[in-house]
Amino acid sequence: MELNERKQKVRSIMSYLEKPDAMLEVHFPVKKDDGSYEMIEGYRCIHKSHKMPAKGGIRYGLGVDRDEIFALATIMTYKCAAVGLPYGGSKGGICIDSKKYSVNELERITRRYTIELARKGFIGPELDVPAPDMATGEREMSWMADTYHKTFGYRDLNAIGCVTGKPINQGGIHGRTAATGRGIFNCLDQILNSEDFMKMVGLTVGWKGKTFIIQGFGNVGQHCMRYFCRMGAICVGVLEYDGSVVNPQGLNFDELQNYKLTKGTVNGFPGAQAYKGKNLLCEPCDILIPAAGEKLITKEVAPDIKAKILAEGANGPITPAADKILLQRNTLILPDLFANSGGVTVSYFEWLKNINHTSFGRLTFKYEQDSNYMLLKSVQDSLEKHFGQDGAKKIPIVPSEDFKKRIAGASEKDIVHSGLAYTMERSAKALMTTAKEFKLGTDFRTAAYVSSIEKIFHTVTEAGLTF
Ligand SMILES: NC(=O)C1=CN([C@@H]2O[C@H](COP(=O)(O)OP(=O)(O)OC[C@H]3O[C@@H](n4cnc5c(N)ncnc54)[C@H](OP(=O)(O)O)[C@@H]3O)[C@@H](O)[C@H]2O)C=CC1
Ligand SMILES: O=C(O)CCC(=O)C(=O)O
Repeated sequence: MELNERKQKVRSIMSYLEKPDAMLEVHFPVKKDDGSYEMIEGYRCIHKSHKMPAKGGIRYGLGVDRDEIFALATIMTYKCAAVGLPYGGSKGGICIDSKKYSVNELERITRRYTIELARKGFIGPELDVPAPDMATGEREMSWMADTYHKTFGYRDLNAIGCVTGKPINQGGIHGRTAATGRGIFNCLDQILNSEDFMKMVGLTVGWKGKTFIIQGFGNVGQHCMRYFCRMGAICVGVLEYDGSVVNPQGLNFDELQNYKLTKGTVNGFPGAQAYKGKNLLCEPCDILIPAAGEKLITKEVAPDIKAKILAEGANGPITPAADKILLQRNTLILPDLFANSGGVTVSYFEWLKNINHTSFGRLTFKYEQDSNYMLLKSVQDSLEKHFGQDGAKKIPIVPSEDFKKRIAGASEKDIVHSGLAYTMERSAKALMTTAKEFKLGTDFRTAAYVSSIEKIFHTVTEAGLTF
């Protein structure tokens, strides 16, 4: 292809990526528990459907509007490409403060929103597949799956795959709830063990003794903390919407999680001190994890951030101006489209499970277990043949502790964890290679976009952009 022709093609595909494929705005009434009615505003954006279905979460929050949902759907397109998932990108949301509604009201809102999506072709296992995001979880996904299944999807064998992040009993998969945090751990693990990149930011290799601060102690923040602490890292501070806690010796994960679960806040946690400083984001630590909302790291705070590594648990937590400042200061930022892709990766596994109509490992579990015992017996028999029964007893065949754990074959959880680790490790390695190839230094955001756009470019070029 000639240079001019190539330039023209790149320009067309870039302008194709700029606009959403489809944007839905709905308004519907909901009956409140006191008998009054309230109009509810909801959105769903399919940014790109170059691969089908489109995939992306549903959030509830007062910040939800057309622009926010469009921006988040765009990130989903690049995120799915970054980790090689065969999906387009989408996102949805309802503009409510979920804490102000009863469970019954939330159920009515969620079910009606699902009907609106279905009526307009914005939900379905082959079209567009929502999942949890801020202020939504298994409960909401269960209501959505049930509503779709019992109405529009009642003749569709795959209907249950219309959303992911469902409870296990409703077709969910082991490991989805923790997947985003676990994925952040998997990708950081690769980066922290890269001598080249650690040298670039002036840190030692490995987890042990690394300090970290988390913003947002919800689904993503909590699971990050759990996995990081398990590796010997020390959580010195947690920032929440309504207050922050610190402990230079390290916060205890189980105690903090239990406290938040029972009290609904981290304030007053006995294993920590209340933070009294100016901004906990700017306190000394090695790793900072924004896991709350968008645009919370601004150009005002960026110059004072001391962390050497920032992993975006949240989508879009750093404003472009802050991003520039942090890059100039050589901070290594693991961008959302890569760092928090563990959630959608395990959603993909759940969707595969749903359309396969069986759980991972079910067909092979017993076969694997029997084969492993047969292998041990065969070694024992060979020894007996060679040394005789008494001689063989001197070399008993005893499985190691690690092998013992695996002897019974891989459970669904094992398969999910290993599939997630493989996906994150592969993507991290590709990203480090791209960053080196294009001499991007610590600019992993550009590296991630380069890698995603290349993939989308090839798909769209091969398929053809128009009819
Ligand atoms: N869940 C998932 O699988 C995925 C989530 N993400 C992204 O991760 C981020 C967090 O999502 P998730 O953990 O699911 O959401 P949750 O609703 O479970 O948690 C968000 C947490 O952040 C707190 N919070 C909100 N605003 C602020 C603030 N300004 N400062 C400090 N804390 C704040 C909330 O407190 P409070 O409850 O008091 O409001 C809550 O504890 C979002 O950007 C989301 O898009 C990305 C990929 C997948
Ligand atoms: O699990 C999914 O499908 C999407 C999760 C999500 O919304 C996200 O990664 O931002």
